[in-house]
Amino acid sequence: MKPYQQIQITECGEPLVEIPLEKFAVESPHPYQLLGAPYQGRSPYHLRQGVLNRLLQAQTYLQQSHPQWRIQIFDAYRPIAVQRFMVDYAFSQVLQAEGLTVEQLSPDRQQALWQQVYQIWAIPSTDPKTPPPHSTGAAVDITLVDAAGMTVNMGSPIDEMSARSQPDYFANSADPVEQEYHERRQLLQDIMLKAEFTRHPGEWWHFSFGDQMWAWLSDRPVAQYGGIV
Ligand SMILES: C[C@@H](N)C(=O)N[C@H](C)C(=O)O
Ligand SMILES: [Zn+2]
Repeated sequence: MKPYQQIQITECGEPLVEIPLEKFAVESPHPYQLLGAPYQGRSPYHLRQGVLNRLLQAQTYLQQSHPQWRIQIFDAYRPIAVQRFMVDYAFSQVLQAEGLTVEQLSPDRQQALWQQVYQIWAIPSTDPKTPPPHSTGAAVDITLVDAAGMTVNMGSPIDEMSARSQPDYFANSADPVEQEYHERRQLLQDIMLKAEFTRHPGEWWHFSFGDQMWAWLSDRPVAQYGGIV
């Protein structure tokens, strides 16, 4: 169990609402739908009302210093079945990168590879006390798009299972290009923190408001959003 999963949840009952996609940039086609993830008629473009309000606020903050830049939504609401699908997909990617099949792995090696997956992916838990963050409608994976409509290079792609996903990976680099990656990650963090989100300590793109991870990272005893099945 991860430490944030011990946080108590008092569900506030706020609805999951549709994200007005015309107000943001959007990664299209949706990356997990493209992989065949089982959405079963549901859309990833939903968030809790209070989370959506804050995301719009974050974009307003962005545009105060960077007019015409926009937040680009990579992923938002994720049904648990999709979380399970993505975790299994990530495991298959790790195997492929190693040129291995599951049958070739000792139990210890298998466990080590699963740990690698769970470094960046949440457990697809069906226990209402430990919902995956995106299944609460409180978490969002995002990047930035500049005034020309180009996705801003943050130094590594979203969902990469490597050290480069750590938000401060480029912080001490002497390379000017890498310094710029760090400044852009900082800009993303600044606008989101100003809008009351917290950032995942191991992922530059993952932010949430009101879920267990947010409560844990901001030293609050209770989360207000539980899982939505
Ligand atoms: C891997 C990334 N897309 C992500 O969302 N990670 C968090 C921790 C999650 O799975 O909830
Ligand atoms: Zn995420």
